Amino acid sequence: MTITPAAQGKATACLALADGTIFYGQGFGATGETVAELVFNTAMTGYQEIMTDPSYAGQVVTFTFPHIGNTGANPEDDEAADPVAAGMVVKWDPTESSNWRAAERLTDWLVKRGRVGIGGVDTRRLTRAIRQQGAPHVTLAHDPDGNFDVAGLVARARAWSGLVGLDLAKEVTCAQSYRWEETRWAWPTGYGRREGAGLRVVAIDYGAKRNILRCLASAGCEVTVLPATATAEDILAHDPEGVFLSNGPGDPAATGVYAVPMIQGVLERQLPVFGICLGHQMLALALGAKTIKMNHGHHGANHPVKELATGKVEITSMNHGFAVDSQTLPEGVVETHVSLFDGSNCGIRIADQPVFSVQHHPEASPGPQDSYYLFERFADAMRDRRVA
Ligand SMILES: NC(=O)CC[C@H](N)C(=O)O
Repeated sequence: MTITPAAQGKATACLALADGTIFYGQGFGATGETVAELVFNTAMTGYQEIMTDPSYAGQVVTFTFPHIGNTGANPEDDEAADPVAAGMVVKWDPTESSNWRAAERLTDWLVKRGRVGIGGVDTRRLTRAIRQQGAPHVTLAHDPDGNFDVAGLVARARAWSGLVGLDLAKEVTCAQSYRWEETRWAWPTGYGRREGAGLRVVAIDYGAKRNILRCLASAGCEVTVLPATATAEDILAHDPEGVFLSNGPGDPAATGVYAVPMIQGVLERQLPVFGICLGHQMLALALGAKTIKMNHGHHGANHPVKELATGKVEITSMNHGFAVDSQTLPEGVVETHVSLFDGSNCGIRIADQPVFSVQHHPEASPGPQDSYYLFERFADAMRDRRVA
């Protein structure tokens, strides 16, 4: 079923921006209201992975792809136990699912997980507004009776202090350590588990996507996951051959308060370190660089990134609203990757050590698989140390 934008009188959902702009539409998913930052994601597939990516905590996602819901939802594609994105904004009402993997309708899946959605929104107009003004604070409300106190919705969006300064990693991290065993169900040609004993890796969970852990396991790692607040001593007690720093939500500077001393402690041991997204930002902060809030961030599955050493361009999956300021990289830290959209930093490494990180998502989920080589690079760095 397709729907047209709802007039105020018929609306069952309302999206109120802090600047007073109001979008009416049809509500779906859970009823209620949520206050969050609004971002747009341009991926054409993978809405379930996007909604369950813990890095979206505190954010409502506008999907620029208009047909959302047609593949339903299934138990395998969750990137975390629950959706962590606060809500979704789509152009059309979610369609009936039509896919052999669908176990339930997206709408029912959202109801069970307590997430609100609004359909019938002019997402092109909304996306243009986000690009121009930056990611706004919004209140998204779903009420089947259509009773909206619009002034109240706007006031609550305005009153919200936003993501800057918020440490959300501690909200979405695991409660205790665990072993991760599952591998990827498919691995791009030319990659795969190598022979020999597994590489002992400690992965710090700032809100880790499951497919990252699968990729590490598929590259030959025996992964022990530790909570975000683990100290260097906690990590070293596992006698790791390498340390992985995961993606995660919120302001890197806020999470850095406890992550930076831990990483500095790990770096003293000269262990291979690999970070993705928030993990990249944590490593940069630990090395003395600074992070900045972007205007509207990068959220999609078609972002070109150049590896400076080779000149090769990777098409990547992205989801970040903060970035490492490459002007602040200290001596001895090399910029390895840049975004070809806006030149922002997408990767660093320590010049003479196997310590590196990237802003984009080599595990994709959803997105292209061009950057998987980074998992192999991390595994190779650990294997090289065994041989040396
Ligand atoms: N995907 C991530 O790890 C996001 C990192 C950070 N929260 C940002 O928005 O930039």
